[in-house]
Amino acid sequence: MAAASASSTSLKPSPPSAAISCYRHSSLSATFGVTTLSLRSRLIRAPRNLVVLSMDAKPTILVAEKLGDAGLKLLKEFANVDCSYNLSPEELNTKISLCDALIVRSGTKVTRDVFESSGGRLKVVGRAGVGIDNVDLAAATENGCLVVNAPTANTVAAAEHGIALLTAMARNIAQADASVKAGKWERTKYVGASLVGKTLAVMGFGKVGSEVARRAKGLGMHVIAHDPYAPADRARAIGVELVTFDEAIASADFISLHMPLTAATSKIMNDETFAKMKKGVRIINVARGGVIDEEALVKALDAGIVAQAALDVFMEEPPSKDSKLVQHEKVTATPHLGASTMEAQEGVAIEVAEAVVGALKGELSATAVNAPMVPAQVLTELKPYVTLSEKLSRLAVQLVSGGSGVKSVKVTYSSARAPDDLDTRVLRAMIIKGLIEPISSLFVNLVNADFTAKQRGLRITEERVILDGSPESPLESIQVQIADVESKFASSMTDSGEIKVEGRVKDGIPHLTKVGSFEVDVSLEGSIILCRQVDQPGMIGKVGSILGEENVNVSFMSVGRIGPRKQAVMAIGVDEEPSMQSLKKIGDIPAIEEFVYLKL
Ligand SMILES: NC(=O)c1ccc[n+]([C@@H]2O[C@H](COP(=O)([O-])OP(=O)(O)OC[C@H]3O[C@@H](n4cnc5c(N)ncnc54)[C@H](O)[C@@H]3O)[C@@H](O)[C@H]2O)c1
Ligand SMILES: O=C(O)[C@H](O)COP(=O)(O)O
Repeated sequence: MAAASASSTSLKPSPPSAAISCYRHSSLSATFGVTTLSLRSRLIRAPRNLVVLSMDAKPTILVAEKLGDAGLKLLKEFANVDCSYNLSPEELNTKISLCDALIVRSGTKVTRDVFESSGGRLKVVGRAGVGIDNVDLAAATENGCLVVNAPTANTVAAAEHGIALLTAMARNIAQADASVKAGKWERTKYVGASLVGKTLAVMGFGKVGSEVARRAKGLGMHVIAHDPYAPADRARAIGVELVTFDEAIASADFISLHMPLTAATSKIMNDETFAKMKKGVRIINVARGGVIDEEALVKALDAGIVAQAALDVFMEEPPSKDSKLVQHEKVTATPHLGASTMEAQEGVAIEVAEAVVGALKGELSATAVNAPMVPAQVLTELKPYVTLSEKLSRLAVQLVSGGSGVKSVKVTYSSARAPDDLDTRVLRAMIIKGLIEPISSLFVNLVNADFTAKQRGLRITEERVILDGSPESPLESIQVQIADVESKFASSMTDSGEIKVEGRVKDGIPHLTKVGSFEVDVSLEGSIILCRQVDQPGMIGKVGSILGEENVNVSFMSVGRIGPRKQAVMAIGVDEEPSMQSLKKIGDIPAIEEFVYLKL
C-alpha cells in the first residue's frame, strides 16, 4: 500500500484574525469576508492575530471628521461609534488598531501607515465626499481594506459654490465687501466683468462640471468643456462643445476646474499652460488645489495673464497664513466650502454611512472605489457558487505536495449563460482566497485578491465552456486545475499532469463532483477524506466503523470507480476532525492504496 501520506496538519492554518473580517446581519455577507461571525460577536484584540470573541458586541467605527447627524444615527444603530476629531497622525495610527471602519472627509490623510497600523482590523474606509486623493488607495487594496465614498450627495453644492465664486469674482464682491466694512466707498475701483456672452471652459465634465455648465448656460455664457473621458452626447445634450485642452484654455474668458487630482492632473495649470491662456482670463477652482501650480498662478496673476482667481481648494489645507496666493488682491478665497451646505452634508453623511454599514455587513457597495461593483441581485444568485469556488480551490491546494509552489491555476466555468451574462470576478477572487489562505498568513478578500495573486506570482487563467440548455442557473460546474505541481493524492492528477477538482451546486449546496478523472459526489462541508482503493465489498463499512468508533459523524460518502472491482476513489465527508490514530487505521486497511484528509 502506498503511504497514507497526507494530512492537512502539515499545512499552515489560516491566521486566527482571518476568522473575523466582517460582521454579518445578512446571509450574503459570508461571501466577502474571510469568514463571518455568527451574529454579534465581539472582536477583542489582544496581541496581533490573537482574537477573542465574546457575545453581544458591535464593530467599532471611528469618525475622524464632523459628519451629519442622520449619518451618525445610521452608524450608531449598527456599531460603536467613536467621534474623535482633529487627531494627529500618531493618534490616528494608535486608535486605528481598535477600529473596523474609519470615516473621513478631505481633512484626514489616510496613509499607508494608517493601514499598516491597523493590524488587519480596518476593513472599510468611508470618504464622506467625492475626492479620495487623501486616501492611499494602493495601500488600502494591498491591506484588503475596502474604500467607499459618497460620490453624488455634494455635487450640486459644489456646483453652486463654483457659480457663487464665478459671479462673486467677476463682481469683486469679497473685495468690495471688505472695502465697505473698512469705511470706504470705492465705486470705480470695483468695476466688474460681465458674464453674458463670455466663454467658460469647464475642465472636467463629470458630475460637478456638468452641473456648473448647466448653470452657466442659464447665465448666458458660451460653455465649452474639456474632458478626455466624457461622452460627447452628454455634453451635446447640455449644449456644450467638447474641445481639446489647448483649445479650451486658449479661447476661454473663464476657466472652471472640475477634474480629480491624479498623477495626470497634478499641476496641470502651470507656467506653460498659463502662457497659452487668453490675457485677462479668470480662473475658478473648486476641484483640488493640487491641479494648479500655485507659484505659477501667482506669477500669472502678477503678469496680468490671469486677471482674477477664485479658489476654494489649496495644495496645502489650510494654506499658510502668509501664502502669497491667498493674500493676493486679485484672489477670492474660501476654506474648502464646496460641499458645505447643510443639505449636502446630511446627504453625504447618509450616503457614506449606508456604504460603510453595508460593507461591514459584507455587502458590496455601489460606491466602492477599489473593488469591483457587482449588483446585489447578481451576488445573491452567485452566492452558492462563491462558496463552491473557495472550497474547491481550498481543497485543490491541499492536494499539492512538494515545495515547488502553486504558480499556475486554470479555472473553467461551464455554463449555459452567454459570457456577458456571467460575472466571474467574485468567483475568481474566492478561488484566489481558497488557494492562498490555507498556505499563508495572508488575508484575502474581493478587494485584494487579484493584487495578492499577482504579488505571489500566482497566474490565474479563466476559461468558459458554453453549454446547451437552460441558462436559468448561472453555472453548471466549476473546475480548478493546478499545473506544474505534484500531488499528495496521485488520483487527483490528470493524464496531462495537473491536479484537477470539479464541483457543482446541488440544491443550493456546493458539492465536490470530480477528483482527477474519478466521479464522486460529496458535499463541500466539514472536512473530506479521499481514499483510492481497489473496488470491493465492505470498504465503506470498514472506513465508516473506524470513524464511528471515535464518534466522527460521516455526512456524505460516495465512490467513483473506473469499473467494478477496479480502482475507485471514495470521498467521505466528516463533521468532526478524526484523530491521527483513526486516519492511520484507515490508511492501514489493506485495499487502500492512498488517502488524504482535507480540511475545508
Ligand atoms: N470643493 C469641494 O468641496 C468639492 C466638492 C465636490 C467635489 N469636489 C472635487 O471636484 C472634482 C470633481 O468632482 P465630481 O464629483 O464632478 O467628479 P467626477 O468623477 O464626476 O468628474 C471628474 C471628471 O474629470 C474628468 N477628468 C479626469 N481626468 C481629466 C483630465 N486630465 N482633464 C479633464 N478632465 C478630466 C473625468 O473624466 C470626470 O468626468 C473632484 O476633484 C472632487 O474632489 C470638490
Ligand atoms: O471631494 C469632495 O467631496 C469635496 O472636496 C468635499 O470635501 P469635504 O468633505 O472635506 O468638504
